[in-house]
Amino acid sequence: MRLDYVTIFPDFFAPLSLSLAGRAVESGLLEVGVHDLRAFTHDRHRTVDDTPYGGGAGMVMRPEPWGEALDAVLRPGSVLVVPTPAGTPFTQATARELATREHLVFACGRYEGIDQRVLDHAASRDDVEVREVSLGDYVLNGGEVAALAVTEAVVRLVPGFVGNAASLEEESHEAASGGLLEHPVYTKPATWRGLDVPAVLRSGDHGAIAGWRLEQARARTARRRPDLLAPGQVEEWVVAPATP
Ligand SMILES: CN1CCN(Cc2ccc(Cn3ccc4ccc(-c5n[nH]c(N)c5C#N)cc43)cc2)CC1
Repeated sequence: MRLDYVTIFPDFFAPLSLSLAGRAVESGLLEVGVHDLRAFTHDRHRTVDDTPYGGGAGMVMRPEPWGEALDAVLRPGSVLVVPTPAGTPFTQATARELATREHLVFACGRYEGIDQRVLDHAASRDDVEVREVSLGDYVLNGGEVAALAVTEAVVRLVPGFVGNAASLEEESHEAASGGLLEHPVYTKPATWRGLDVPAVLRSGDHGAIAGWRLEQARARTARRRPDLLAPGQVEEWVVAPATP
């Protein structure tokens, strides 16, 4: 898989060489390219923004530099991933879809966003897919943080990337977890600052442990994410004893 990022803040993506993605780059599992949008401007001030047609606050990113940048980076089969507050919610299902693609190009906007014609032009190509995604209902200052989050969610699903693939199965928001949030986890010491690990987890009774974990996952989900459950399930599971 190759990942390309177009941004006015190329240093934002330096951490990619440090994190899990860094090892994947070394192993050849991943190729990464970072492109400074200003390199595709031609005026003395390397201007990337201008005032919005129709008025309104803030500035909009000019189409010309974006057009040249994407012409240079996109290729047949690319998926152009555009983080935006107006995007479709980015979910684990979206991450799984993107993890099957060979080339992701992240268009990291700033200001009030990118001139819509840039996205429309890319979408008019019959060999490129455009995915406008949102991380959630809160406001960021640009697309870079979202691009890093999407990158991590996607790359960890690429076969061979995570050492223990089994650990991916039981995670929250994966089908194998039954759509439940993860249960609480514990490790040594058995007592820490007067707080004990639940005795069942040290019982060696694997059936009881599985039952406890399911009960905890259900209680946690009922309390924190009732939207993931059917109405009847919330009332039934919210009462289960749960860690805070
Ligand atoms: C008057 N109002 C009219 C509506 N605007 C909306 C608006 C427009 C741009 C920006 C800043 N920005 C620029 C590029 C960019 C990409 C992603 C995100 C982003 N934010 N939150 C997510 N989950 C994101 C993701 N993914 C934000 C971005 C912030 C807010 C505000 C002013």
